[in-house]
Amino acid sequence: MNKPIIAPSILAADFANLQRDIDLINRSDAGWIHVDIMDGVFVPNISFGLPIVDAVRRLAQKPLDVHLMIVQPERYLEAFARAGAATITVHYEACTHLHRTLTQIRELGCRAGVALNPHTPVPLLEDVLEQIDQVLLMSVNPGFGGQTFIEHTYRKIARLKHLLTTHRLPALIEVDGGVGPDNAGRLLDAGADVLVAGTSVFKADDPMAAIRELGEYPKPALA
Ligand SMILES: O=C(CO)[C@H](O)[C@H](O)COP(=O)(O)O
Repeated sequence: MNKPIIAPSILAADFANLQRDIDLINRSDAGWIHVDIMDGVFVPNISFGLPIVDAVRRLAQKPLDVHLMIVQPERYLEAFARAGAATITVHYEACTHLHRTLTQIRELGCRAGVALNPHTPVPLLEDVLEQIDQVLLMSVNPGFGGQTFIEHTYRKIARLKHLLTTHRLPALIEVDGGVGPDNAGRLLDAGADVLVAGTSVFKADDPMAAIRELGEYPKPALA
């Protein structure tokens, strides 16, 4: 059985105690630290920028999974790579030249991710799947933590899993938004490999236990 990768989203952390919350993730079963960058244009919210990513990198003992919810992300790839991103995920909806952008991310030594908004169909990725290390399926409309999970995400995971299996490609499937103990098992059964969780971790009475429990759902080993 493969264990899923749990990626706590620091969007829901206490920014007045960021060092404490990063340290908590360091000591937990989390595989990655999910870092949400919002520009107030692509999404109707602003989170934080490069200096915070650089600070998180200096505190973190786990890879930074950077999710760019920004327009023209290609302008900032080098800066986020330098700030310590292990993965850079850009939005399909924000990229005019997605193939080029993904190639640039890999050339910078990072894993290349593509995020799809809830309304964006999975098959649109078919011609760039070989350039992708992970696909992030948004299971809420991006911009805010604490939203309600959108149910049709299960179908999108299954569709993506089928596409990847058909093409024999190893990209990971990541799900982000409204993820918690009530849906983690079903998401993993559907084919998810990485679970991003903000509210269900940081608003839990015991965030360490919340991370551990999300990661305890067994899923079938890859064929
Ligand atoms: O990308 C995001 C919002 O756009 C967040 O990562 C996502 O919403 C996770 O937060 P929560 O678990 O609270 O839903």
